[in-house]
Amino acid sequence: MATPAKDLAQFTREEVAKHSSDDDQWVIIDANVYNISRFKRFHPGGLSVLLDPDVAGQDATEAFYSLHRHEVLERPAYQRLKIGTIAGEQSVIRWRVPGAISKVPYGEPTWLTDGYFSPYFSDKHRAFQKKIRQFMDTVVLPDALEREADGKRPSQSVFDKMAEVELHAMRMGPGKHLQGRTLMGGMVKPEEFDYFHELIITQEISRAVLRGYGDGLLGGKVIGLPPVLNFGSEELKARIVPDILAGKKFICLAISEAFAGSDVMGLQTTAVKTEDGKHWIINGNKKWITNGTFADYFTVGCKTEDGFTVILVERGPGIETSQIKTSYSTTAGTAYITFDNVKVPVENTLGEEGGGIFVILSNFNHERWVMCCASARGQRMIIEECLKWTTQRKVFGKPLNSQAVIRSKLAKMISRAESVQNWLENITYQMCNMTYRQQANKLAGQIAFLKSYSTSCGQDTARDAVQIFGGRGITQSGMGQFVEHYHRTIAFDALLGGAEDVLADLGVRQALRAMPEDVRL
Ligand code: HEM
Repeated sequence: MATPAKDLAQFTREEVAKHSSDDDQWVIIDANVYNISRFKRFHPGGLSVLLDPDVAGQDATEAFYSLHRHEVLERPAYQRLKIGTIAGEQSVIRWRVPGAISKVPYGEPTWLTDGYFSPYFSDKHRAFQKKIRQFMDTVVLPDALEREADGKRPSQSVFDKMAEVELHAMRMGPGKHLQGRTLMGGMVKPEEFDYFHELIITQEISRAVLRGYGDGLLGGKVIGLPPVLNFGSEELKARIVPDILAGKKFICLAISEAFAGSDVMGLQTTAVKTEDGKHWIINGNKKWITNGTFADYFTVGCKTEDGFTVILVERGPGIETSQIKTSYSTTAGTAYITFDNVKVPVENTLGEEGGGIFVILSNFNHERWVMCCASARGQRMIIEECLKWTTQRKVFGKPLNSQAVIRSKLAKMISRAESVQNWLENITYQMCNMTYRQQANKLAGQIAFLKSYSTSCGQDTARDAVQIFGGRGITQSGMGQFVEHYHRTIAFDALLGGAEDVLADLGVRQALRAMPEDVRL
């Protein structure tokens, strides 16, 4: 995505300086020469700044990068302004080279940073990460930018390309569903695929795209399909899973409602058996359901005679879905869903009747862990933005990072992101060595703590980043656009999968339950 090389004229700095009159004006930015004679009247930042004697005919690199993202120069409308380069000089700004590793300190976790080591990631993981990043940068990112702008769900062509390399299947983590599949062109064998591979995929998605599109990219499937894979009958799985993993059909998790969110046992959607016992009749509503507007299948938590039961519902008569407008874009397809006497075969029950709480709680672990992966990466992305901004932005004649208060905020941000990532990697290692059931028993507390901790770190980082960016941190375009987006949407992380305080308390309650009886101070 860097500016394509083409045969451009070469100029000396002296030649450029001659073009500094009101009607003939050139400017140098990063060793490239721009003719802004006509453009200056249309310049969104105004005319006067371009007529300044330090700008007209001069090298305005520093002034330009303290006010614009490099992306501005890549826009086709502005690329036309480029008429040449400075003889004997090279551009130094590298921008979004697909697949490239960031050289900004803390822009990558240590396992991806040159000269550091990791007990968890192998060279095979590194090669896999490279392929995934290239895929995200070249296939997903262009669509993400367009869909964020028009609010539609991610394009089918992206889902199809993801299916070609089995990304839909890999996002479900290790397991039987990978058997017989060629993962990422065969670079990982299904039996070698572990939770670190899945962590890589999740983190690369959150790095590449904005929050709404990220969830639109079948976040609903990541949380809605596991109950089917883990608790569905073989017949049900054979019927619906292949099309979902091929990106042809969509599924979402429908638990929270207008009546209850974190309070799962307080849900009011009911499922009542028909007299012949062959069907459920479902009535109620579900709210804030990611991908719900375009889902074909709904993994629904219902109140039943014996307690709480999870049922797979297929879109059909009696189901209405409508878009909820939230703080992020509508690409995520966040839905309000109503079920009005919806008839579902009992064979669609997931797990035991009345045993839904185990289905949901064990699912929550994986769901929350995925959210921790995304949260850790989101914070890192904001740190990279802040490090770049505070270096290129000058205040009182010096870079912003020469201010101790700014460095203090950076210190806290970096420490938070590093601690979240390191804890996450440890938990991921535990997951790699435990069965699904062991994870449910042993890691529920750990994951709840990490989710609560990482999203509260994210909220602190969002607040600090806005302070660092000032007015730009609350402006939807320009230098602070990612900080603004992060700050506006950070509450999603802190709410989805369980609110922060509820999760922290869950962690403590799990610990108290495991207190041995024979210990005393
Ligand atoms: C090829 C050269 C340039 C192009 C294509 C360009 C384009 C733009 C665009 C698109 C914006 C809107 C904000 C954004 O989208 O980021 C903008 C804002 C602005 N530009 Fe330029 N610009 C150029 C050079 C310059 C130079 C040399 C200066 C001089 C210091 C300048 C000063 C400003 C200012 C002050 C703003 C308003 C920034 C803000 O609202 O924070 N621009 N420019």
